[in-house]
Amino acid sequence: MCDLYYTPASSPCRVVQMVAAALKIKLRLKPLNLHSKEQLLPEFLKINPQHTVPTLVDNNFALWESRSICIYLVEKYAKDDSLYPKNPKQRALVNQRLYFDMGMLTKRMYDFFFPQLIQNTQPDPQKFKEMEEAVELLDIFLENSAYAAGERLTIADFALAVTVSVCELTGYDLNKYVNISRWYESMKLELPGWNINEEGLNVLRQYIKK
Ligand SMILES: N[C@@H](CCC(=O)N[C@@H](CS)C(=O)NCC(=O)O)C(=O)O
Repeated sequence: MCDLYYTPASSPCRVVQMVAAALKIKLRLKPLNLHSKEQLLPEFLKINPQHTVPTLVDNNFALWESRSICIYLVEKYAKDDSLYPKNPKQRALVNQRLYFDMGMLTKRMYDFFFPQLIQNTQPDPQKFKEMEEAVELLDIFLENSAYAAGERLTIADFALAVTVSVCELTGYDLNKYVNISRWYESMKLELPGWNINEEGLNVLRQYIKK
């Protein structure tokens, strides 16, 4: 059984938990309290010097970065390649969406929202524009396909749907994006482990209220 160091409010942790649920992989959950800086304890730094969650440990093999953990789980444990297709073009598209999620959508969303949530600053119009640009791109990606990377459910859907759920939680109006709205509503019904995401969002909601 794999260990997963995690915290419920963390969106990348929930992506890994949901992909594991889809693959019917049992994870031994190891909660880390980031507020009390448990991720900086020497025992954890030995496992992951970058001190981030999620961190997976599979028989002494430690791996972090949620998207690479999802790829590893599919490649090592899935009965087929449907969530991360072996076909080079299909796989390339999944990779592109994952990099877009990490490097652009999630980054710009956090750059806009986090200062407001954590430091109580006023919304920065430039950062809002940059986040909107990323959301608009996702809407374009979804224009002609049922899923985030083509016509089948892949790990890109898990990653992007969790990111979009955090956008929604922070009050961003997604209704004007017809393609995102259509896809996101179907993801809420289709993604295995969506309840895990909802539980985590509830924890995050409590932080936002504070
Ligand atoms: N790109 C990483 C992000 C990981 C990350 O930054 N996790 C945060 C929680 S959401 C964390 O562990 N923060 C504690 C720290 O960096 O010390 C992933 O997708 O796994």
